[in-house]
Order: sequence, then C-alpha cells, then structure tokens
Amino acid sequence: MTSPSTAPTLYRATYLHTPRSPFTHPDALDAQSDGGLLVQDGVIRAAGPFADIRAAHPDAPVTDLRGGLLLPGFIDTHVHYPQVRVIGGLGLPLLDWLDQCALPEEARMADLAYARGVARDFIGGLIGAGTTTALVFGSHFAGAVDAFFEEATRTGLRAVTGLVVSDRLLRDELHTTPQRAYDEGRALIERWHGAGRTLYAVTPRFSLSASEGILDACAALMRDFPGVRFTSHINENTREIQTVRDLFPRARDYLDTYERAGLVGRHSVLAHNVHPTDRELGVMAAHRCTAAHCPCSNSALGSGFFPLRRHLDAGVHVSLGSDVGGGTGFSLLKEGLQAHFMQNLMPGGVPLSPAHLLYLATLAGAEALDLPHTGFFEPGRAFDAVHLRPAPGTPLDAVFRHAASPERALAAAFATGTPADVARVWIGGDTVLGG
Ligand SMILES: Nc1nc2[nH]cnc2c(=O)[nH]1
Ligand SMILES: [Zn+2]
Repeated sequence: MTSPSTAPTLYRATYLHTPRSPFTHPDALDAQSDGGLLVQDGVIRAAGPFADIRAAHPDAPVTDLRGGLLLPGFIDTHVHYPQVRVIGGLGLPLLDWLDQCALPEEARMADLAYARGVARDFIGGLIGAGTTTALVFGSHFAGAVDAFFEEATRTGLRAVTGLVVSDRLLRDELHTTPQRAYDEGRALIERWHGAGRTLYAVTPRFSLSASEGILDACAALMRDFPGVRFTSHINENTREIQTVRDLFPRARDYLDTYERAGLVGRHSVLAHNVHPTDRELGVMAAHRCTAAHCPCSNSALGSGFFPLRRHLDAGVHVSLGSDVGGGTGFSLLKEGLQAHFMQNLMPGGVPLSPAHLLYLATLAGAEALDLPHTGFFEPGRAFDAVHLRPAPGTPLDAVFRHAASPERALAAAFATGTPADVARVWIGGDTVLGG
C-alpha cells in the first residue's frame, strides 16, 4: 500500500551541487543563483532555474530561502559515536591518544543510560553541522549500538553503523570473542539493517586489535548478510603500521590483513590510509573500495599528509570524514578547508577548488556508501539538504551579500563557515533542524 501524497513545496534558493566528480569532470559544479527545487513526499521532483520550475508548477507553494546557500546534506564517512565527549585531546600521537583519551571514554559506554546521553550529544552534533548521512564507528557494547540506532531512528538521521569488535591490545572490558562478535552482530543486523534509514556496518576496530579469528567472524557476517557495509582503519600512524606488521607476519602489508579475510570490496570504507604502499592502492582501486580522508584528525594526531594524488592516480575512490573525536568537530566545511590547506602545503598536493570540496563532502560519500538516492539534487533523489544562512553582521553574511558569484560564496562557506551558520537541515524532506 502506498501512502497518500503530501502537497509539494517549491524551494527557491541559491543552490550548488556536484552531480559528477570534479576530479574527472572539470565542469562538475552546477550553481543556480536563483534556483528551484520541487519536493514532494521527501523526494525531489524537479530541479533547475526557479523561473522554469515555477512555470511548470504554478500552484506549488513557495518557500523562499534566498539570502543563503542551499547545499546537499553533508555525508561524513568516518566518525566515532563514543568519542563526542572527548573531542580536543590534542598533542598525542594515535596509540597514546587511544590509551589516554578515547578508550577510557569508550569503556563508559557499557552503561546504557550513559550511552543514551552520548547518542543524543553525538547525533545532535552531526545534524547541527549539516550532516544528513554518516558512516559511524559504533561502540564495543551491543546495548550502546542499539541506543545509537534508536536515536538515529528518532531523529531521522541516515546512519550506517555497527558493533565495534576487538580481541586484543585495548582494555579487557572492550574485548570480545569471535563467536560473540558474530552472534551480537547478527542480532543487530536483523534488527537494524535496512530498517527505515539505517544500515549496518561490520566494524573491526583495526588489525592491531583484531586477531585473524575476529576478522573471520566479520567475514562470516559479510557473507551471511549481503549488503551490509564494512569499515575499519588503515595505515594511519607509522607505529601502528609497524605493530600490525609484527602481528601479521604472513601479510604482505596492512591491507592484506583485511584482504586475506575477504573484507575488501565495493562496500568497504577504510579510514585514513595516510601511508599506503602502491600495492595497497592498486588493490583498493581494483575492489572499488573507498579511502575516507580525515584531514583534521591527521593534523591533530600528527598522523601525516594524505597522499591524495597517489590515490587519484591509482583510481582509488576518496571521501571525507570528521573522525570525531580524533578530529576536532563535526563540520565537513572545516574538513574541506583542512584538506585544502594540507594539499596546498604538501609537495605534489592536489589543488582543491570549492567544487572539489563540495563533492568530497557530499556525492563522494554517497558513492562510498552506495546510496544512490542521496548526494546531489536531481529528480528522484531524496531531499537531503543544508541551508547555510549566516547571522546578519557576521563576515560570512557580508561575503554572501556581496559575492560576485555563487562559487565565491561557496568558497567563503568552506573558508569560514561553522555549525553556527547552519540554519535548517532536511533529511528525506523532513526538517530535522531549524525551520
Ligand atoms: N583516529 C582513530 N584511529 C583509530 N584506530 C583505531 N581506533 C581509532 C580511533 O578511535 N581513532
Ligand atoms: Zn577513526
């Protein structure tokens, strides 16, 4: 049975989006200075110049969003739910930061009431930054993962997440066994994968904390439940990489620890990849998996410069992640700016235009997660959107009022925009913030 149609709304706005990748299509950015998006039942029905859409739909009520910028909702492809309350542990390299900042907080997630509060803080932070879809590193505790899915369902967030599993070198209370990892994962998948806007991601923390037995349990879930996603970390920090080499003497490299278990494929998103080998890049491209680039985290933890050029040359798909709480906040505008800075500063870096940054923050994530109904504005896609409207008197407001083109306004949004400039957020046509 189909539900009855609701009345359409015609949004009038300056909007920008990237229907293609600017890394392969130089003219990928579509900017409508006076655009129209007709939305009905949460889905975009028509898109283009306002005058054209108006002429075709003269009776549709108009919501006027002029004076700001309307963008597709941001898609964060690497962010940790249990770490929202420990953002800002600056000055430590990865393994020390995990021991001193992240893991003690992750142990608190055993307490379900605590986890529920964290889920509210976390999802509030994502939506407040204009993020409408996220691939989320969950918790080591199944109850806390349930709490996350419940909060995502309540708020309407599009979320892909799962139970984080490890069986060595963390803290005892965060360790599990292959059998328990499989059984708890299976129960969560049966409850949440494909329920409303939520999907499941099989999530070993990283090979450093995962034995071959745990990775095999992850592979069994991937085999038994086709369509679930896979995520983990790779090649983030030189000490981490050396430890993984020592733990897996038969593996050719870090990627091989996942590859041998059968975990590398089209639905795999591997975070960081700051220090890859050429073999790893070739295999990632061949399997069409994604590297989630987290530039603020790479800077805060001193992990290194992401070799974007080598990824592009090898044909590896790249998306963007905030990596909260190794990262410094939820804004993908800030991640875009930091990516731009780092590519500017590193020898052989890729010059990133505002179109590249918008693509990385939107469609690149939709492609990584294989969510073809999100990522940009076209008829048939869900209306997931963020309206940036800076407060009067702020510098960004001054730029918006005087910008020579929508592209200039977009560049300023990445340069200086923050969650304070997010006025309204829609997911599937529902207003989830502002309005
Ligand atoms: N940045 C980051 N890297 C990791 N590698 C394993 N766990 C983590 C984590 O929580 N954050
Ligand atoms: Zn991470």
